[in-house]
Amino acid sequence: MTVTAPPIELRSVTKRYAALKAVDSVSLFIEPGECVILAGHNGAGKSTLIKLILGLIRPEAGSVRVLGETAGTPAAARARRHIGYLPETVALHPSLTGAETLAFYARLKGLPTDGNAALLSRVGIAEAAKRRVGGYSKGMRQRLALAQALLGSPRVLLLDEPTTGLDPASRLLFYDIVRELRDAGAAILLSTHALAELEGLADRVIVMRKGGKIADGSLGDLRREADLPVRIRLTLDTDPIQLPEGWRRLGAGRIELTCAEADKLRRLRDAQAMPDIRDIELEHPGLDEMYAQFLRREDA
Ligand SMILES: Nc1ncnc2c1ncn2[C@@H]1O[C@H](COP(=O)(O)OP(=O)(O)OP(=O)(O)O)[C@@H](O)[C@H]1O
Repeated sequence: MTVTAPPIELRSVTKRYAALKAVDSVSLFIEPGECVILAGHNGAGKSTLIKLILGLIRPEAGSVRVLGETAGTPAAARARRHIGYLPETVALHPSLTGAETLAFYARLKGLPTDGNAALLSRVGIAEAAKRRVGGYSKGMRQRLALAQALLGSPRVLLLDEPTTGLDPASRLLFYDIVRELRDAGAAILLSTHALAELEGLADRVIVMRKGGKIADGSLGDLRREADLPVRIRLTLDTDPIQLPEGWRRLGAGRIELTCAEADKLRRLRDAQAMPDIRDIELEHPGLDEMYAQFLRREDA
């Protein structure tokens, strides 16, 4: 059996800027078809981690391998054509048109340009392809920047706060495109502050704080680890005269219970046995709440 290396493989990586550890002993593995969300306050080390993966900066300790090659080596440079990168701040030349910009990036990557028109259309700026980028809105520039990251159907996609400044329609389009690439087998690392929006896309979430990783797991893993209360809400046909222990009244025929994650199944079974039930709703804490909980624990 051949065991292939994961597309993104970091082992105990540390990057310092003078006395500051911007990334502190981080290990990270991302498999093909996996979309990993990278969360953390400003300055937590997210962009530094992405730059290490790209080989733009070198770690003082640990190893970074991308598509099986050690970052920063000539072999890794050759593998770069299979990596799509959308930086946090995109600098596009204002006097080039959208089509010229994309052709420029395709040539840099040594890729043919015949798929470029379809790519501009996929990101919704086909009609502006012949206009100069200097006249584009911020959202249009971001769409063009995304198009350059998608050139050559990358096997690794690194997206640094990609939805900042995008309107809701553009964000939905963006999520659709990321989902397509993930389903096609790309390994995706996406840093963001818009956690709530990305819950549906995240196979795994990593939370960073002061350069270190303080959480890493699926939404289910993080939910169990955060151990935040879960809410169970019932709609009943008749208003109960007396409420079972722990429940509170929300309004006519609506009652609610807050319980620990570990107690959820038992409480749900009890709830199902109540008379006159019309509906049961279960509300888990969102990713934003879990994120805040991990940081609170670390601060404490
Ligand atoms: N070139 C650099 N020189 C010195 N310090 C740097 C450099 N780049 C980053 N840092 C520092 O490293 C730390 C991590 O920065 P980084 O940009 O990785 O954070 P981030 O999590 O991406 O933040 P944000 O959400 O604000 O983009 C910060 O304290 C930052 O000031």
